Amino acid sequence: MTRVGVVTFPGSLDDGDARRAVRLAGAEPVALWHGDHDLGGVDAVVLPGGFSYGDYLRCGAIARFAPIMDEVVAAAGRGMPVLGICNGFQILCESHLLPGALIRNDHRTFVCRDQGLRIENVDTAWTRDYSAGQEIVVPLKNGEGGFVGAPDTIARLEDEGRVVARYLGSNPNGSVHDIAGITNAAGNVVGLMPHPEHAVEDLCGPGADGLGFFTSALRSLVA
Ligand SMILES: NC(=O)CC[C@H](N)C(=O)O
Repeated sequence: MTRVGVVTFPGSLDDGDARRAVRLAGAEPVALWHGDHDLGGVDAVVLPGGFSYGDYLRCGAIARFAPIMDEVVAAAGRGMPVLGICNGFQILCESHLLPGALIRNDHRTFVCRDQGLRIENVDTAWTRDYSAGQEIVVPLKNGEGGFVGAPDTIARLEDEGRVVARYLGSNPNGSVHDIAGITNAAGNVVGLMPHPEHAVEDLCGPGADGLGFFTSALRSLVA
């Protein structure tokens, strides 16, 4: 069975839901700890949401130096699928696995709401099970969710089709070009500000629109 590691940092909040999403997608969730020096032989890694190290300095700025991140960076370089959700996205940017940065929401308050997204790139390890242009709704909850980058960085992301998802409706945090998620050039590393792991069952929340991220990874590993 495919094994997907979910890293817990001090202050992680959504690691339990991420493991649950992995299980509902049909894989075996493996709990990994920030101080681990190996990935335990997993096939893919999720960096979950939360408040790693209390969001001190900047969100993700300290987690980036956790021992396990050396292993995550090395595995991502070998093509392992890595998904960073919200605080995980912040950690991926701080680790330079993804370009740009997440800064304080433009309205300066924490936002928590169900959020419409358009999936723009279905050629990544985490979005294969969606169709291009598909609109989904998943929860969004962050204080530092504004995606920014140097003009040439943003232009390169757009030119190379590396924007994975965009916000629909009013922009919730000031992200440039309504960017909600991006991928690296190889398509194995994806960062997403909204939370698909909270939308994996029809009985809860806005529905099961988020499950596709987790089933996509399984298909990528089998393909
Ligand atoms: N839900 C989250 O992962 C929040 C991330 C981070 N703590 C922020 O407020 O932006």
